[in-house]
Amino acid sequence: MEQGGDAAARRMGRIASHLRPPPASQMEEVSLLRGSNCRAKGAAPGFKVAILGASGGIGQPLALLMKMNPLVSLLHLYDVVNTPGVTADISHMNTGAVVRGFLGQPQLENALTGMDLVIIPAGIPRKPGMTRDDLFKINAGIVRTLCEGVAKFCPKAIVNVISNPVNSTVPIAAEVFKKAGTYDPKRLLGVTTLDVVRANTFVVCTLTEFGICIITILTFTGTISKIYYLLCLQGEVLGLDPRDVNVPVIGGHAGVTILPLLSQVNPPCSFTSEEISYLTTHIQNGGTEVVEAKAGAGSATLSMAYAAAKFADACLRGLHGDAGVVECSYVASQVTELPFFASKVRLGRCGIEEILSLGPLNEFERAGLEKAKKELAESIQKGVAFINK
Ligand SMILES: NC(=O)C1=CN([C@@H]2O[C@H](COP(=O)(O)OP(=O)(O)OC[C@H]3O[C@@H](n4cnc5c(N)ncnc54)[C@H](O)[C@@H]3O)[C@@H](O)[C@H]2O)C=CC1
Ligand SMILES: O=C([O-])CC(=O)C(=O)O
Repeated sequence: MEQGGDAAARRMGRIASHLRPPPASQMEEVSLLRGSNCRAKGAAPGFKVAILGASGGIGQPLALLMKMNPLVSLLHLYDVVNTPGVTADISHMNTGAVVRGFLGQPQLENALTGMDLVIIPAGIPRKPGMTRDDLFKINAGIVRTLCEGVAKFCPKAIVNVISNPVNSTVPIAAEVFKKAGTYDPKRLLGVTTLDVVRANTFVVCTLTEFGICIITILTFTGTISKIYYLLCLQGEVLGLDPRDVNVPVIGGHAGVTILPLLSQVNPPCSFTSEEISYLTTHIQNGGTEVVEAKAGAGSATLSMAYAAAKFADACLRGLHGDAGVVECSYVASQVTELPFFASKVRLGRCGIEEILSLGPLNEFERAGLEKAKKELAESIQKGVAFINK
């Protein structure tokens, strides 16, 4: 009769065999891919992703969402606190990705080695009354240290920078990589997806409010065409799913640098000038609204984890070779005279494959762009100077 312990050990052996490295022939393919700048066509999905700052308010739900992503085969969770607990917790999820935890600077090398995508939400969040730039003093140093690690241990990885102030931390990362001789602008992306996520949500809310308002008016006036309008509103306005709406948001990720292009909403929508002004302010202040509502307990974490997971998924789909993957991101850019700017980018096997043009802007958006560029120029310069001082 088999001992219980032996049976358990055999079962564990069977499970462990699934976790063993691939055979030598496959290993060779993997290392060849890693040595090249781009993913080979037809390469099997199964990317290696590291989250730096994985124990934080964004890091934890982001780890959960990345563990659920079928494109991820290995998930490394790195932080200076609490990663053993977060890793144990996440690792019990019965999804494909294998999870490993890494704690503190001495383990940064192992956390980063071999990674395809590194997501950085490490750093302090705002409290009420602070601007994102007030975080610079602490977060600039954190981003520098982590990017020095990336340059050393996974120089070919795609890097998603979440830590604020993004308008400065992305230029900081670029300068670190330049100093290390590993800079590839196609692989460094500031995460501005939350601005797009908010814009899509707020636009649908505004259209729905507009729809309810029309219904109310029609109900009172009792016109014969009421039923027709109701049908239109039900189908075309009230039925809009925010996931089917796309508002390009350009510029950067702070205050007036967040510039939604409401003239380019897809599917096309028209707004009154009051709605445009209200929506623009609402989108620009979305982060501050959350900071105030949390009253000292941090900034957006759950919606940010959703946005970061959405953006990371787009980067992985690009690496995988999917066609037509387009997201807004804050990147090294020539669409304006500034060295960094957020706009639509097409993602592919090498990271950013194309930076799309801004398209036609109306007068309101052109004025917004001028304000955004003024503030962005200062934030970029501050980041560059931090590394070169
Ligand atoms: N790009 C965007 O749209 C958004 C950016 N953010 C920013 O993301 C950052 C993180 O926010 P939360 O997760 O809410 O903060 P949090 O304080 O909850 O978590 C930050 C985590 O970073 C870790 N950390 C600190 N120094 C580290 C280091 N040297 N190496 C590794 N980990 C380190 C901390 O231990 C903590 O677990 C903030 O700077 C915040 O402003 C927040 C929301 C949206
Ligand atoms: O507002 C903050 O400090 C966090 C953030 O970037 C956002 O929620 O957009």
